[in-house]
Amino acid sequence: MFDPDELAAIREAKAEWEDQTLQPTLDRFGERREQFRTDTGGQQVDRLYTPADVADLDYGEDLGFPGKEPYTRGVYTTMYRGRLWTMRQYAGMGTASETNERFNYLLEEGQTGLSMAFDLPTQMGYDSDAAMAAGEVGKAGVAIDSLRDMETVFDGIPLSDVSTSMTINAPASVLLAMYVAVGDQQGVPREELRGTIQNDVLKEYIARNTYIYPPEPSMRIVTDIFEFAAAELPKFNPISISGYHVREAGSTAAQEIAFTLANAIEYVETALDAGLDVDEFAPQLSFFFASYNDIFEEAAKFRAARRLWASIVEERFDPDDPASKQLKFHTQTAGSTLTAQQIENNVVRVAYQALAAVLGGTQSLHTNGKDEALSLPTEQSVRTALRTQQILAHESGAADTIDPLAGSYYVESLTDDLEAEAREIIAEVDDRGGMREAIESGWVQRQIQDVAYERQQEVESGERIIVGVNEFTVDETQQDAAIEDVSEQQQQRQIERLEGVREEREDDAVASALAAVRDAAENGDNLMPPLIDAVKAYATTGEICDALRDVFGEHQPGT
Ligand SMILES: CC(C)(COP(=O)(O)OP(=O)(O)OC[C@H]1O[C@@H](n2cnc3c(N)ncnc32)[C@H](O)[C@@H]1OP(=O)(O)O)[C@@H](O)C(=O)NCCC(=O)NCCSC(=O)CCC(=O)O
Repeated sequence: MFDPDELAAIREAKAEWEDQTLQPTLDRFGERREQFRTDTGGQQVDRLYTPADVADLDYGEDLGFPGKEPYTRGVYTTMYRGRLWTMRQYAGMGTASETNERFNYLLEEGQTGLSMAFDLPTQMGYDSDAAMAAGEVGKAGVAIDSLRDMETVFDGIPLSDVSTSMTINAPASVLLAMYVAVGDQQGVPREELRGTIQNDVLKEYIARNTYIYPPEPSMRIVTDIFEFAAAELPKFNPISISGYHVREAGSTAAQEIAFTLANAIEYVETALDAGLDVDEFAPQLSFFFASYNDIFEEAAKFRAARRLWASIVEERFDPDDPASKQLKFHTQTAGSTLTAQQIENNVVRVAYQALAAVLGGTQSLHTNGKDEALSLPTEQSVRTALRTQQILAHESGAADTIDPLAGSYYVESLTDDLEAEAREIIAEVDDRGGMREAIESGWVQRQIQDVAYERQQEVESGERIIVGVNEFTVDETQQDAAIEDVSEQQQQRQIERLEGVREEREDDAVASALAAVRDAAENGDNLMPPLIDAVKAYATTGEICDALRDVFGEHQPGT
């Protein structure tokens, strides 16, 4: 991008500055640290960046224009000048009616998309009255036992008007079937349904652990969903390939990109092996990343991920449709950076992290409530979290020009470094036989654990400062956070509701619908049509997942 003579002059001037100006200053004052690194410790941070650090940057090839390959500057032509990112707060609590209330509250307060959190039993494919569910019903998310609960969650919310994300993985096909069934009831054409299911089982084996079936049938279910979405739900994203949990497990930013894109490669290859065409489903793939405190590293990470995915799809899958190369992503501010100490500080952390996500061109954003490290967020903290996004959108100016950090010598250099490092990690995954092999051998998990361990050591030694935790502490004998929890009575109410559904429905219809699910699982037919029939007969989440457990078995860790 720079004239070679100009670059030579800059290098020379820098050497002179270092010698005549910098050195005497260093002799007198020194610097705060011997070495500076990015937040994850992955990249070295130099004292000063100049055009010489981005001498190899080719504007057309490496940056280009928004809405054009390699999409470094954003996937949409006008980005936030045309439409702001979707403000999508992750929520779900207790019973379906409480979640319905929270959703309505958020929409009234100006949220622009919905995001459903499910309780652990639902995520593991158990009904609320299962022994495994005891004590967990409605905690950290809503319990969805049957279509009846899903109807209640969306009571008075037309699915034609919102897009909904559902953080559900192993039973994703069942919850998607319920969403489609609610849409059918509301008379919304399937091709108008908008939303995303997480459906990213590979990262469950790496980090999040809500898997049910072994990897092979799990991948088959994912592919069935891709195929069904391509045919019937063209505006629905059938997967949210998630780096968030990889990062929260302690990875570096480069590992977050690499393992996420390596998982994505695995999903695409599996779908191609099943006979799908890349352009049929790749434009609807979506991604999900975390945003941490290091604003520049995070913004660079998002830019690098977009550029890398565009080139991976081009090199490996040779699509005709440029949309197959667009990396669209949701961001959540990093839960693990929230501290139980001085919780007000979390509002500030979340604001910086949200800024980084927007500077990096996110399509959708969740900002954490300040009290999420302690409990379910209260209504007041949820509002402040949403207001953080609204202030960013309407007051900060960050949304008014496209990709404002482009051309920063530092950010471009970081973008390059992160992309190069992620590319190397993906090459290593390839050498190990692909992501499924690399996960099954435990290699991926070990790579992440090593980094997480180092970080913990740094916190314990005080080398890494966490404000309010190992520095700038105050005596907080009294915790003044309002804490919300789910009561025994709420859990009991959910179980009674489930019993009511079991009494009202037609048992024969349920039995034959479950038999059809089993048949499709056994003979390889797409699972989605019989799943939709089963949820419409009010077969429960647990019953359907049990039918699939019968056919597919359960994953045993370490096998
Ligand atoms: C693709 C994304 C990332 C975003 O989808 P959205 O619908 O919000 O946005 P979008 O598709 O980018 O944009 C919506 C529509 O506006 C259009 N559009 C956007 N910007 C535009 C512009 N500048 N000009 C013209 N059109 C534009 C798009 O083309 C699209 O229309 P068309 O469709 O007509 O083209 C999706 O997957 C998503 O919302 N994901 C959310 C995932 C999530 O919330 N996960 C929660 C995980 S929580 C979690 O896991 C917590 C931890 C745990 O529990 O473990």
